[in-house]
Amino acid sequence: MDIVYIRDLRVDACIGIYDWERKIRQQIRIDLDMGWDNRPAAETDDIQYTLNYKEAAKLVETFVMNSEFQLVETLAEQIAALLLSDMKLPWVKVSLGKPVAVSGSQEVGVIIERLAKGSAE
Ligand SMILES: Nc1nc2c(c(=O)[nH]1)N=C([C@H](O)[C@@H](O)CO)CN2
Repeated sequence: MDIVYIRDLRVDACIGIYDWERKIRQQIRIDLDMGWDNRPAAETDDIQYTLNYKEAAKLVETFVMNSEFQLVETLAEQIAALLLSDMKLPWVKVSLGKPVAVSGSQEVGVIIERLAKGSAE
């Protein structure tokens, strides 16, 4: 399977378990690896056969901006489900980090991989 990727997408959101986190917006950093067959696009040189990374980035940005989850696990899961359904992906890997959550660290977060229902393991 080929991959279309987006690196270092930064979006501000309300996320966290602590009271102070519920009152602010903090930066979320997202890397996306999205499974796709790139051959039809390469053979035709036509955008309609691509997984359009600009559309995928906008979809995720809008969703994250308007989200209010407590856990990074929940937000990552919801992003994966959104991309699998709306962009019709067979597979997605979502890496989601909070750069300023833990002092002394560069970033903390989660990495998940999800398959669309019916896609082979
Ligand atoms: N596995 C997780 N651990 C923690 C989370 C989380 O979402 N998943 N969240 C927090 C706090 O919100 C933290 O980011 C504030 O510094 C702590 N641990």
